[in-house]
Amino acid sequence: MNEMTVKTRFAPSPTGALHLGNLRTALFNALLAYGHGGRFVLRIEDTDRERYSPEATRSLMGDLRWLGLDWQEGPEVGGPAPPYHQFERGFLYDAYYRQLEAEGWAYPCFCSERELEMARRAQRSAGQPPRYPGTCARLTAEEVARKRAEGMQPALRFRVPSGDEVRFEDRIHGEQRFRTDDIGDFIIRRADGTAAYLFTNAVDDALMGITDVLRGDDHLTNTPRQLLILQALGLAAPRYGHMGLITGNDGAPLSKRNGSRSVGELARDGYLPEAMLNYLARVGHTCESEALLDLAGLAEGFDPARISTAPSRFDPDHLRHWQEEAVHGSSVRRLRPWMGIDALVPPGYAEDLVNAVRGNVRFPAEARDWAKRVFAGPPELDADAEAAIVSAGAEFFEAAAGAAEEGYTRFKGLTEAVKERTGVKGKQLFMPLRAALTGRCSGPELQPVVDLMGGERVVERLRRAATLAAEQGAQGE
Ligand SMILES: Nc1ncnc2c1ncn2[C@@H]1O[C@H](COP(=O)(O)OP(=O)(O)OP(=O)(O)O)[C@@H](O)[C@H]1O
Repeated sequence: MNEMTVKTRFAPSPTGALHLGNLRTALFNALLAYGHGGRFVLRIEDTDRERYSPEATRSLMGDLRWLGLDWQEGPEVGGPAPPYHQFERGFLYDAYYRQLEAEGWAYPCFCSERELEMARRAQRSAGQPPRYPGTCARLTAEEVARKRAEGMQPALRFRVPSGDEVRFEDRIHGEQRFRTDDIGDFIIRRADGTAAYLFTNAVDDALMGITDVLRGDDHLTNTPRQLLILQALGLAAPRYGHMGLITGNDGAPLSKRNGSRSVGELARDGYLPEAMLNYLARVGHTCESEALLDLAGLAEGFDPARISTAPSRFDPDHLRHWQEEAVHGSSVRRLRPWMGIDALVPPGYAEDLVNAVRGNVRFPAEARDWAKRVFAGPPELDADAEAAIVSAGAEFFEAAAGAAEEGYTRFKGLTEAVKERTGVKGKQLFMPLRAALTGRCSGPELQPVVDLMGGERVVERLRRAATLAAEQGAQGE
């Protein structure tokens, strides 16, 4: 038997920048397709013209490409079910609206927002859930014609069958059952003629041959409505899986509307694509491997059965851990432009600097700080560094500066000379030298950093430390 090709999709509304919540949805759908030799479709759900932004469309496609989440069907690449911008698909929907109306599955609704609000209020005060009361469900053809003749523009409502149940197997939550009596007749085309989300999203999945949909829990209650539409139209439904959302520290889901950091902002801070992907592949999903994986590896280790139903909190430390792994796993060739250090480093030294600091930096700004500490004038001393210098004392730094002035400026020669002249060794030797030379008490391995610095800088910094220790020592007496 020929197994059906897995076809998944990411269907964002381009109303703002991609955040880690919707990016994880894109990633999981892409991994499901890639892992099964299937196809990943991108469909831009841009029917909400008030919130639509062409810039958001461009930037989300740029983000997906930057992350390597290439789509095999969609905008700019084409495919068998164009167009891939939903706003351009209106001509396709008309036939399905006509079919639903002709078969009695949909009816025009002339209720005004005020009338609907009054009905909702009455239901609430009677302790009932607000639902469309069916006012227009039984209008006769004459009544409809009269209202139209009066110039009233109707919405189109789907007629939900009464006394029934919609069941489906959610691949994450298990069996789901919804009583149709709890679902009011819902709008599938607004009075202004625009297609409603529930309708376009379901119909497009069917027309594009989508076999599997992984999406956020925020859509779980949409699914029975969408299944009713597809059933009425005789269209195939995909398998659905609804995942717990990613929340921020306040417990609210990450969202375009609440200022969640965008993928673009994280990229501008220097987060590498594989850091984001490796982090997200493990948010609400158990990934057996703890290694940094490429997309093929992540796809191999991806299993929708291991997706959690519970919401997951965004954990910046966890993301930074994967950033560290990604930096460690990158080549010098790639890290050099990422760090942006060339203008801060004398010609010919850039690659050595990358190698010297890469083990200790997670972001370009940190790398540039080290480039300045090594190659610019004597670096500013932080409080710990100043304390370490003062505690080592003027005598120690007189010996160190003297040795450097005699030409012991390479790390090995310098430390041996200072050790011999002062009798100090181990941490007591290295910490004050590190503080004086780099302005900090922690950082990359000292030897390559000192050897890159060059003799003049070493002398200058040790002299400065000797003066400081003498001044502070004198004050302390
Ligand atoms: N915080 C989140 N965590 C996980 N998935 C999310 C989150 N927010 C949105 N999604 C999912 O991302 C997918 C694409 O959503 P879409 O681009 O339409 O954003 P949205 O639902 O409009 O979000 P927003 O509230 O940010 O506007 C959907 O499957 C949705 O369930």
